Order: sequence, then structure tokens, then C-alpha cells
Amino acid sequence: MFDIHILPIALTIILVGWSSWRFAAGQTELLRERRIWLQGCLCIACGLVLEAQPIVHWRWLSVLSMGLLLGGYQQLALVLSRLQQQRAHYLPGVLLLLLTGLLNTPWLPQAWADSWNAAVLALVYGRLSWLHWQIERAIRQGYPILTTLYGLGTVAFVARLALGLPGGQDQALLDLVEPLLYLFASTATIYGSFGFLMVILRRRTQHLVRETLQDSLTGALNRRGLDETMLQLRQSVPPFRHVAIAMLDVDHFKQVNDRYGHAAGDEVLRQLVRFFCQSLREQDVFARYGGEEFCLLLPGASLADAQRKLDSLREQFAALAIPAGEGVLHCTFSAGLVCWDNAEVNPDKLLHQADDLLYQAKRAGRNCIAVAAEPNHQGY
Ligand SMILES: Nc1nc2c(ncn2[C@@H]2O[C@H](COP(=O)(O)OP(=O)(O)OP(=O)(O)O)[C@@H](O)[C@H]2O)c(=O)[nH]1
Repeated sequence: MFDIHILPIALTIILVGWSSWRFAAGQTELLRERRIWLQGCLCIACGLVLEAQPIVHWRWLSVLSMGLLLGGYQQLALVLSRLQQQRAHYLPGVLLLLLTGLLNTPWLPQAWADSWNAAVLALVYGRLSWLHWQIERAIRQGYPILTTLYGLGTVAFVARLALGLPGGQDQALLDLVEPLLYLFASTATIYGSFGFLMVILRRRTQHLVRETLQDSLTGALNRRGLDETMLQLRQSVPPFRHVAIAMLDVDHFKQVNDRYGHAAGDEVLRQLVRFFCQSLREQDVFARYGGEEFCLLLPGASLADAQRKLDSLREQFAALAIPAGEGVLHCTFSAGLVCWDNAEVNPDKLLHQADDLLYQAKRAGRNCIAVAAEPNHQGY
């Protein structure tokens, strides 16, 4: 009897492969991957249908269906490893395909073919589970669903292999494992065919987020990104006891533009951002507030800590040689520093206060930091 349930599974896999192929059309760097993914999905779908067909009970057809299934899964694994910039090794895959073809031929016992097929599918599922674990970890997905599904599939194939081995043939257990194997394998295969689509959507979202929240010249957060970060900081659990906030401005920046040209001015801004990003902790935030003005957030830092840190950065930046045309130039910055240590205070008020202090620093001769008289208790 032909297992009719295989048809919607095969059709879904083909449709998902085709949708992924269409979705990736705009991403020129993924053109090869999208073709391989579609081929993989088509191979798996055809392999599944051939495996379930009742018309010809011909062992050579099993060779073909196992070859298609294995080839398809290997193509998906190839795309997943390429997406992680891993080197692809073709030889083990080709060897596995040849051995599978050989062991499924009518000249060898069916039991050998069954055991080998279970072993090789356990291996392929294990590899897919591992690759998905790396991807799901890299994109910080909440729960690693695909890793789990392919992992369960691996366990089911290993159980099938153990039960098929001489001495392990227990029909009652086999009857229990077979439906589980069908469940995990088909769910993992259907859901796994979405893997590439998810990566494409993720990339698009990241691109859009970058466009919306990042400054295109320096790569720092822009004003909107800063606002969102401020909001997240206010809502962080547990709340930070202090957050130091500094407004920074490059000194005599107009002169830099006038003397060395606008391109050199741009380079100064890029170097300033690179310098801060390299010197700060992971939780610190450096954002371009507008023009040559920047905002620094140091979560957890008291006013005294932040002043020490910022003073040291100010000295180091003043010593930094920035390329300008044939030579180099040196720049300095001034800053106004406040501390938010009360969750009720309005952030705009603090930024204004830091801005006022920045202009005090400018009036005081530049290349210095003006610090709020005492920790801010007006609430943030
Ligand atoms: N190259 C470059 N220049 C910019 C950019 N944004 C703003 N500027 C320039 O930054 C300069 C800011 O000049 P001012 O506001 O007079 O400040 P300043 O010369 O730095 O003087 P002080 O801040 O008082 O030390 C202006 O000439 C702007 O054109 C940018 O993205 N790239």
C-alpha cells in the first residue's frame, strides 16, 4: 500500500525549497546556496516518494531513493556549513553515497541494507543537528528547535539500527520505534527545509535593523538606536545602580574639515568610533548624537569611575595619529559627564544636562571633561 501521508510531506518540502529560492533572489551572495538548497529539497522529496511507492518492489529503486535522500540531506548540510564560512568536504559525502548504493543492491541481504541505512541516516541527522546548533547559537535563537528535532531523529535512527542488529531484533520494540522514527524524521525534514528561509529572513531583518539604528558613516548607533538603548537600560532587570552618561564633541572640528578636507574629517569620526568601541566593555554604548557630537553610556559606572575612564580615554585619543592625506593629524575631544542613579529621571533631561556641561568644558579651553557637581538625584 502506498503511504499517502508521504505526499503532503514531499510537496511541503518542495514548496519550502522553492519559496527559499525565490526569497534569496535579491541576495547576490547567496545565489549558489539557494540553488543547492532547492536541489536538496527536490532530492529529499523525490527520495521520500520513491521510498513509499508500492508499484515496483525493485531493490534498485531503493538504491535510487536512498541515494536521493542522502544526496538531498548532504546538500542542505553543505549550504548550512557554507553559511557559517566552514570549508566543505565533498569526499566523505561521495564515499557515503557510493557505499549506500552498494549495500542497497539486490546482491546483498536486505538486513544489511536496513542497518546501514539507519546508521547513515543517524550520521546525517547528527551532522544536521550539530550544524543547526551552531547557527541557532550564532543568531541567539531562544530555543534550538531544529537542533532538538534532528537530535531526536538521530536517537531514533540509532535505536532502529540497534534493533535491526543480530540479537537485538525485538518486534515489540521495533513497532514502538518505527512510528517515533517516522514522527521525528518527517517533522525534522519538513521544519529543516525552512532552515535556509529562516537564515535569509534573519539576514534581512538584521540589515533593516542596521539601516534604522546605525549611523552609516561610522557604524556607531544613531540617535534612534541611542533612544532604544536608553529605553532598554531603563527596563533592565535587575536595574543598574548607576549609568554614567557623557556627551562628547570633537574640538575644532570645523578647522579639521577646512584644513584637511571633508574626507579627513570623516576619517576622524570613524577613528573616534573605532577607538571607543575597542576601548569599551561589551555593555557600554557609544552613539553618534549628530554631527561631531557623540553620547557614551557606561552602565554600572559611578560618576568617579566614569570620570577616571573618560579622562584616560581622552589622553589616549589625543595621542592617536589619524591618517589625513599624506600625513597624520591629532584631535582632541571635550565631554560633559553626568550620572543617572535614579530610575525615575527623564533621560532627555540628563542628556541636556550633559550637553550643558559639554559647553562648559569647551569654554574651559577644550580637551577636558566637565563633571556634574554631585550624582544626579532627579530621577531617571
Ligand atoms: N567631515 C564631516 N564634518 C561634519 C560632519 N558632521 C558635521 N560636520 C562638521 O562639523 C563642524 C562642526 O563645527 P562647529 O560646530 O563650529 O564646532 P567645532 O569646529 O568642532 O568647534 P568646537 O566644537 O567649539 O570645538 C561643521 O563644520 C560641520 O560641517 C560629518 O559627518 N563629516
